[in-house]
Amino acid sequence: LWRARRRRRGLPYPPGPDAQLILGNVRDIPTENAPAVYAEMSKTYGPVVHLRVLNRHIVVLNTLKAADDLLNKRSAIYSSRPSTPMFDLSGWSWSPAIQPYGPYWRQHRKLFQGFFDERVSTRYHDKLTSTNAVFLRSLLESPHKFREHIHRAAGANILSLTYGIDVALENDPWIAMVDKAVECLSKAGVPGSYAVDWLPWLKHVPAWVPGAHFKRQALEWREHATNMVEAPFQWVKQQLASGKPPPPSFVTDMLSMNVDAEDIMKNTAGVTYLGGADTTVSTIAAFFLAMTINPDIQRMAQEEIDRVVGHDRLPELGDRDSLPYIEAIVRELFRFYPVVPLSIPHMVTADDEYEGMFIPAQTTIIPNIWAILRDEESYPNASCFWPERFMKDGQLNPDVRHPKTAVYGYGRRLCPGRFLADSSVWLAVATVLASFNISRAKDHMGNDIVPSGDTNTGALASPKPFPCVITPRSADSRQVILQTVEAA
Ligand code: HEM
Repeated sequence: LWRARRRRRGLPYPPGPDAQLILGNVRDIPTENAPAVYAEMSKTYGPVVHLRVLNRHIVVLNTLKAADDLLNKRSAIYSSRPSTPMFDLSGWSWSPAIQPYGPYWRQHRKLFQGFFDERVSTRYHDKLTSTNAVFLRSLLESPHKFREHIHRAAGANILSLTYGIDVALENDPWIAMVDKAVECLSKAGVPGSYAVDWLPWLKHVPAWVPGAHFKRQALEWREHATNMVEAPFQWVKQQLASGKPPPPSFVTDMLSMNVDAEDIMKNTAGVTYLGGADTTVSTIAAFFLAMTINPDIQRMAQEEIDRVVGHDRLPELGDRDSLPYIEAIVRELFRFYPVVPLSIPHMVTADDEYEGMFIPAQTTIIPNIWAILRDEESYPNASCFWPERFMKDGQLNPDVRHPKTAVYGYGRRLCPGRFLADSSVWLAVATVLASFNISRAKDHMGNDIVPSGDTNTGALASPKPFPCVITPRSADSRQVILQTVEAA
């Protein structure tokens, strides 16, 4: 206590709910709807809210200013990740997304950026375009399975770009394997559900000890985490060794660069599916939801596409600047449905002072992306899905804050897959609007079923299942899709 007081130099922690002596704020940590609960707390305590669980400090940043001041401007000390013993026990310590900040993590980051950076992102646009054409054809064939098709398209892009793996249209074994691993990861990552995350010494308890169920569970999950990072990487190596070189990919690029640490190449490749698949899927699913709820927005978007692109071809990534209303829809999607609403937590590595408040080293820092993107000052009427907020006189309004200032996180951990994500989402949005009408399903009385618009409230926010009807806009639309698939 004496040492802790001396470190604080009389400064208070940021304000927050009263803590119990030993347990701290265990009861205040929300398990449901956490972003909205933290936003509500900030109305009482201010933008920077402090909580404590046992001896772990947590600080939630609810405004862009606080997130920018700390995570961007002081990124030298705000770029690590809190330790997550249950992830480590379950075999995920290979993932660069949870590695502590330092030279080892930096080597992964550099490799990742070399392939997915904005300057080089155009080289995979052809792949995105051909996968997207297949996605549209699947929507023609079985529109009711639209979520499966979105999922397959995101997986196909990532596995192809990363490993050169060509996935099957249905029941692909690679996708099944990585999905199984991601499912285990999401179970291991439910906040607060494993005591070992708060009491890390529990990880030393042997698996046979009664009550150490978490350890036996983690051992079971480990196999899937290892498969995910090993199997596709070894497949590329085997293909190369057998003289049947696989299509060029991130992994073949890395192997040709003679990076001398195989683990770094493997981990960097492995994290692409982890970071990129479900995030992109949830955003595109949110687009279908938004269009089902807002038919007028859909109509205006289709008018823009018809006017600028016409009916003889699909919109392409090169048309992006000429379609401002589509751009506004994409921005509103990212603002309204941030799929990682509390980001991935950061950790500060040195004691810090912010606006007269003390933030101790090892504090977990949670940027509340959802709250930042619902800020009424930047986005009046923020709880309405309204793409027009980004427009002025028929063009994009540069004065309205772009959601990319929050949705991809902050500082040195800023999402490195954001260019791929942005292009994939834009392409799906523009081409689906050009080709299909998304409308409301009817109940047995013939009335419209208006989806509630709810999303799951876990670490990854994806729309809850909802019904909609997807039909081609015309016989020409069908023809254009089939021609594009053929040409791809
Ligand atoms: C809608 C799409 C996406 C959203 C909203 C999103 C959002 C985020 C956020 C909020 C973070 C945490 C950043 C931070 O800690 O400050 C993150 C990290 C990350 N994302 Fe994304 N992401 C998306 C797509 C992708 C894609 C397509 C990839 C891969 C190709 C990817 C790879 C990663 C990786 C590797 C990290 C960890 C970065 C690190 O710890 O250094 N993401 N993403």
